[in-house]
Amino acid sequence: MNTVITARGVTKRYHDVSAVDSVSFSVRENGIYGLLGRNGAGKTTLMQMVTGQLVASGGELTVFGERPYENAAVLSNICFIKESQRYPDGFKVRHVLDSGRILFPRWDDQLARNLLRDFQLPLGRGVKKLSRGMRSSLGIVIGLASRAPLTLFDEPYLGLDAVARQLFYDRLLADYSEHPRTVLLSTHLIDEVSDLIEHVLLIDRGRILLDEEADTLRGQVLTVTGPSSAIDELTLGAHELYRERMGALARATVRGPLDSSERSRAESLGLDLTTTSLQQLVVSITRSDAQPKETAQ
Ligand SMILES: Nc1ncnc2c1ncn2[C@@H]1O[C@H](COP(=O)(O)OP(=O)(O)OP(=O)(O)O)[C@@H](O)[C@H]1O
Repeated sequence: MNTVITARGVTKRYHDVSAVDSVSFSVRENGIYGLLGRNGAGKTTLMQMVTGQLVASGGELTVFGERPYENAAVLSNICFIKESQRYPDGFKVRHVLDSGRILFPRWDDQLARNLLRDFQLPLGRGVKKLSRGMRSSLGIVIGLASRAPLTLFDEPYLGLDAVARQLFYDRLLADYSEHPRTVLLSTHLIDEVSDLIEHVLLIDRGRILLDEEADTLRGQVLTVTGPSSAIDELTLGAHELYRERMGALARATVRGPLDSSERSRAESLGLDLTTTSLQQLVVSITRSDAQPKETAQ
């Protein structure tokens, strides 16, 4: 399986801020990756380095096997959709499509036109006259119709209503299944994308905290709640991801599955076991008072 992005110890510093702090991960060809994390976690900075808009302060970053910065061959395979996209004055929706045709070698004009219809975007409307949500829809149309081998969506749906967001997920999945490519999607709407993404990269304060197949996380992460001492007795060992303490009580986030004897032991110790959603997992790992189990003692 080919690797599209390889990061080894990649860092981006702004004076005293490490926006991205020595991260190492890889992104394989043909997968939908969710880049999750709180505000200021480093998601946009990471995407800007991958797309050659920023140079790393340290480490080694390759995209399609080469460094992306000022590398036309690499950049021609990338489409980066971000909320802050600017267009020239007087640009209409049709001009944005014209640019897509020129910029992206695999551009599909028919798909773009179908998506414009789905999202109810008029070809002749000036981009500056589009509503906030309509501008987001336009970004989504470009991102999907580009069919770029590596497509990055950085929180692509500011102002988009629930119907339009669902349309985005549906169209992305449908087109991806016919034309597999690598998609990196940053979002705060974790519940909404939890069935869509195949792999989770969770970044917090510039560091990768979770780099896991979504299937491994879906339904297999459990929350164990009860007296701290009982959780200690359960000796979860390597299963335990995080623990929060609330006086004598604690809540441990646990990577399952637990076998039947572990489950019945948890019950006999008076512990409560519930399945953890991806969103709950992300919240519990990245809450500012959450501590990794190694330091939670
Ligand atoms: N040009 C810059 N100069 C100084 N600090 C910066 C700059 N760009 C980003 N940062 C800092 O780097 C950190 C990461 O920012 P980044 O925009 O990558 O976060 P993010 O995960 O995309 O956040 P959000 O979800 O809010 O968009 C933040 O602390 C931010 O203040």
